[in-house]
Amino acid sequence: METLDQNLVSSWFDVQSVPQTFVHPPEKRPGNSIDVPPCKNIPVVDLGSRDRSHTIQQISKASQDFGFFQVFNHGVCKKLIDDIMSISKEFHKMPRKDKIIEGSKDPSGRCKFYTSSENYANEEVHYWRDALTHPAHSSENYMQFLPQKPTQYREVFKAYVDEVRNMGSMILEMLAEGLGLSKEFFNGGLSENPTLLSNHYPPCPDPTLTLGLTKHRDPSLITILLQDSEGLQVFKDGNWIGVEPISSGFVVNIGYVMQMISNSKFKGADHRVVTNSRAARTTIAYFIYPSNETLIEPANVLYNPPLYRSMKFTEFLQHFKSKAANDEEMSKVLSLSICAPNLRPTAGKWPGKDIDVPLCKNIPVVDLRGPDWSRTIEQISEAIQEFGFFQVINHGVSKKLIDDTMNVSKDFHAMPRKDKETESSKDPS
Ligand SMILES: O=C(O)CCC(=O)C(=O)O
Ligand SMILES: [Fe+2]
Repeated sequence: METLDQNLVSSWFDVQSVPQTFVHPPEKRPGNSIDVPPCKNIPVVDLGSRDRSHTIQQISKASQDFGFFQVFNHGVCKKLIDDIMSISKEFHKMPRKDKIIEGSKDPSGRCKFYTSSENYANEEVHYWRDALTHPAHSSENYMQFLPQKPTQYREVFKAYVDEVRNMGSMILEMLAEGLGLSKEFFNGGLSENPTLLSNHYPPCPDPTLTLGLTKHRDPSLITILLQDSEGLQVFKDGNWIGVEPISSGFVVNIGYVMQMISNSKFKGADHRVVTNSRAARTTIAYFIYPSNETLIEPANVLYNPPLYRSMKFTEFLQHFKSKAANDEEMSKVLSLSICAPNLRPTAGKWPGKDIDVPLCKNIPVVDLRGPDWSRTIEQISEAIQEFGFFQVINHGVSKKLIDDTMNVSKDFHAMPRKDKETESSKDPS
């Protein structure tokens, strides 16, 4: 059996041609779109601006239109950005045995070094990348499970995530405000599980055939990405557009979880990574994830009507793992399954809280065999004028027949679906 050691792209990338197992089918490979022009329209936002409400407007609009924006003046110091980038590059340059040892100290497997994707064994085609991932908590307890080589790794990581966490909170506060939610809305469970991912994409002999990462939408609340060079592309209005690196800036993108909570006001953006033949590319992603038990659902004020059903983050992840490759399938399982989409009332027609209105005691109940016939007629006439509705008792339909009819109807609806279909299609007309 092949080992991780042999499979790492960084161990053998120096080949003349792309191995077959990395060649994507024509409809998925990037072809000439490896060189799409970088998009000048993806908003670049000054997070340090004094005009906070303008900043909120900018990032909200970007989250609606693109699901992507870039930030500068974000509070993470330049030295830390340079240090985390250098230490990640050093990590990926180490001998493969060291990378494997350093990436497997966590017995729970949450710190992991892998190649292509976490699902290598089941992939039809592999991706041109190696990756190191681990929780982005800087707690002393967890430090022991992180790489000790390069020697500065733990120290740099800790300082970096402490600052990125602050930036993440600031962005989440602004996104919450932009959605009309309280500033603290995303604090706690919804953002409790940040995770770091250091991606390394070695140079590739033919970037038109392969991908660093396939088209996907992140399963996060938001993702904050540091990139050292071009390669990230966003799918917008049917075209791939490049996200140009800005010096000491971060790319922020909206993930599925934010899309669900914002009831699709903010859209997760599909993106992918292309490779290049010139130089290795390194990126460091900081994913803000909820804790497993946290409930994900459209926030109340945005119910209009709710497009997604509630689910725990663990359930969401299960769907994501089985359906991630197919956005349409994913949308189906996330959307309100209690109401099939074609049965869901349009805005203004859904009952909301009105499912529990008090029963009306005023709709007249008329005794059809009452002692005073003309009074009965009066009652019915009044009911028709006032309500257009009335109920009748003492009507001459026997109790037994009523019960029997109700019971056979219930029995019919309780039958297996196939039987109901067969039984209700005997009339050729
Ligand atoms: O490396 C990049 O540019 C993007 C990485 C990414 O999309 C991911 O890890 O989810
Ligand atoms: Fe991503």
